[in-house]
Amino acid sequence: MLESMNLPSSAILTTGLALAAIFRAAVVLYRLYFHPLCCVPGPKLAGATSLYLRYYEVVEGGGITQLLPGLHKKYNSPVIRIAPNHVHINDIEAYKRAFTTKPSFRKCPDFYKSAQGVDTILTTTDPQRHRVMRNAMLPLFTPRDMTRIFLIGRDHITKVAQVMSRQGRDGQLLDLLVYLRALTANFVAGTLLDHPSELVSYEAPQSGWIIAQEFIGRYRWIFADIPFLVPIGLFLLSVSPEWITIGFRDLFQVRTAFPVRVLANILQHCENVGNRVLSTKREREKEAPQTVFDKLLSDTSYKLTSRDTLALFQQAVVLMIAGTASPAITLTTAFFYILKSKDIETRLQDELDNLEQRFPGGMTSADFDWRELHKLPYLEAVVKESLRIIPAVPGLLPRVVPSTGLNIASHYLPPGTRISAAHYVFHHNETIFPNPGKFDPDRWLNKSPEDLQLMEQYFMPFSKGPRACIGMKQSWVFMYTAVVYLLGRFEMRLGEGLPGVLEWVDDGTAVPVVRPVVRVVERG
Ligand code: HEM
Repeated sequence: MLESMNLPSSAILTTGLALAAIFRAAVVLYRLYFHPLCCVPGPKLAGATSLYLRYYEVVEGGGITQLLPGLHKKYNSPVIRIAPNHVHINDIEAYKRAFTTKPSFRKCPDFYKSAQGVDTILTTTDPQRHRVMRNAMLPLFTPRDMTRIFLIGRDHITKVAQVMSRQGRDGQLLDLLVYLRALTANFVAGTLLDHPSELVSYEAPQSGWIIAQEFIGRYRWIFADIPFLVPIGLFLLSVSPEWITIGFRDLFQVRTAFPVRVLANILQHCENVGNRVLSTKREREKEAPQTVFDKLLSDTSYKLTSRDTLALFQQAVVLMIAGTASPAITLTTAFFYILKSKDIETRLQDELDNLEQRFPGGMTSADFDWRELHKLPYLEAVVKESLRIIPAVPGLLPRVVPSTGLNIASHYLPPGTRISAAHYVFHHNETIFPNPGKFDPDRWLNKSPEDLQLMEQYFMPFSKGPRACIGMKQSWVFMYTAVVYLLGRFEMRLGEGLPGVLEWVDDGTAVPVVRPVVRVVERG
């Protein structure tokens, strides 16, 4: 009796498995030989399954980004297939069409679904909704606001330098990126959220906020593939007893530090600012509002009230994430290569000495005007080269081909195709930037206007078009301020044994493989 029942069930199981295998095989065959993208060159495995991309993210760590130039070369094509329905382009005209020509292509919802339910300026895929949010926030980023932004940045840079000076006494090695992340987090919290003090303590800069960001970056594929884990994970992180997370160092640290202290801190801050804005609305209507919250709350088309704390909270967190990692990695890159080359360091120092002579007391004098920072060509070349060689956001930011389709290099990409254009690939184009792996600020200097214009077309660290970085202008001022102040104050030396180039992985933002450590000595 039992045997006769077992037989059919195992037979059902076998048949089920066989059918599933036949179905998968049929899907793979379709993708390889009948799919509209089947003629686009690229690795066969990439055309067959999206596990190809996941493999690089999960097993190799850091994604496919740095392999892309080699793949374009290997397949000798400006368009290659990197997943069944996803192509990568290495063609400036196609880039312009997808990213800058209006209407630009929409952000790919599947990709940004790792932030499911988080409706913010960075993550929304709806152009109308995006325009409303961006217009509401834009007034905070105008050149008129730059003096305030410069002063907040300078104040924080002075503070972090104070702590670095103390903690680096007696030749202690300092992990530069850790301090720079704390600095940029506090800078963004200060400029956009009107956060009065240190959200991340300079005394203990490797805080929960920073660890949480690293965690989200490193494991972002989990959130993208299994989005329902996000709310479950956040819930567990906030309520679970510690034994659940014992053994999971990342989770444990995130749990203890991230939600409890930093999130609560931001949440509380959102509520306070929201209440303040409402209670003093009348008087404040006369003045220019100063925070992202003020901007969103006072914008009638955004339709938000201070009770929508969650929406405010989400915008705040996304701004913090977007604004923290990128300037920090760019500054780390800049310091690494400045300190690696005596020639670069000396030339930069000469330019800064000259500035000091023109403005006794230098950048910290009360009447120093931030516009002076934009008149230092070598400094500009160094920061630009840092953004070029390691674009802070280096990899895939897929868009979706609209109903018009797109023709590129005799291939037709039908509506719905995912299309990516990694900044790293354009920044390492050997024709535009010869010897692209070399850190060479001179490539930006003494160029004809035509050459420079061409280079600028391929230079896109902040992305381009309507979804380009909203914090670009303030980032330039902030990064200049940081380089000028820290190099003016300290004699800096890299720790021994660091490699000649700064290797990195793509965790959404670039993250150095080996952390540059420095010794700092106050200049006499
Ligand atoms: C070196 C500094 C920075 C770099 C290289 C950088 C790079 C980028 C890139 C490539 C994007 C496009 C992302 C996408 O297409 O999904 C972006 C968007 C964005 N960034 Fe930045 N960023 C920097 C600094 C900042 C700062 C300081 C802030 C905030 C204060 C900020 C806020 C944003 C926001 C809100 C967006 C979304 C804009 C939109 O969709 O309208 N970024 N950034």
